[in-house]
Amino acid sequence: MNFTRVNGVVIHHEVRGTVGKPVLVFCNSLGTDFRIWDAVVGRLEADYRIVLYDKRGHGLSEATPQPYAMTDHVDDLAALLDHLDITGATIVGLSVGGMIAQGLAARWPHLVSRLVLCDTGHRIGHDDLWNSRIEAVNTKGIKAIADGILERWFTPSFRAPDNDAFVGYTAMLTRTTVDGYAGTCYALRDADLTESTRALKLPTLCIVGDQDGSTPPELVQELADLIGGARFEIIADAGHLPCIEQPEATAALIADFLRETTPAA
Ligand SMILES: O=C(O)CC1=CCC(=O)O1
Repeated sequence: MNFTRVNGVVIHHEVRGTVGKPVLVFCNSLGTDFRIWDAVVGRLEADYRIVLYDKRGHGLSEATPQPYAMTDHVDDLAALLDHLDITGATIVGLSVGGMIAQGLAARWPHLVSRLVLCDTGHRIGHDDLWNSRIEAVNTKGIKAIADGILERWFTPSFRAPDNDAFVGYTAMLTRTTVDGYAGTCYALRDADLTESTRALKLPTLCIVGDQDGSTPPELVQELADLIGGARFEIIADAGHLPCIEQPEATAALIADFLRETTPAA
């Protein structure tokens, strides 16, 4: 467990995997922490160096007061990678984590060699959606809006009350700090990455669960179409978090993409 102050905020992070191998950096979504990647990372750590971190206001990272901007999240990650002396990494980002990945590649291109964009978009939602979520979280708490979020996150069979993992990920969501959650909703409300993402020129894989209720396949296809040469893949029987519902398929798509885009030695 590591805690480091970077860009003015204490960030919880962990480095695992195999020393000397190419670096994969994992970036989590709204209302989650880096444990959502556990089952995917377990399948990749023999061949890669792995960096996991909790974005500000999430997991064990510090919750600075809301609101946040997308550039706050982007610059936190840039400062963490500087601290770890990492450049040219593959960034694997889910949802807002995928927007942070796109922003990092645009703003700090020397830090990023490839992108894996999971269940994300160049713009997610719209002003009214985020404004009403900010208002609800600040006045009633995350528990009050959790059911609707969980319906978009997970397929009906995963949401069975006797599924222990469903109970656990519900706790992860509802224990997110209000500042971290609402602060990141502001960042999502205000971020439209269409033009900066259209200018990206690096190997990119876009992945989405077939039943994603937050960033549906059409949105992720649109994102892939913006980035020249990007690959687009749909994962069956998954909602917004295929890394949890279908870790084997998710890891296999990432591993294939990394093999295909690694230059011959
Ligand atoms: O909460 C949701 O609906 C899903 C989501 C949107 C952005 C993000 O990171 O998660």
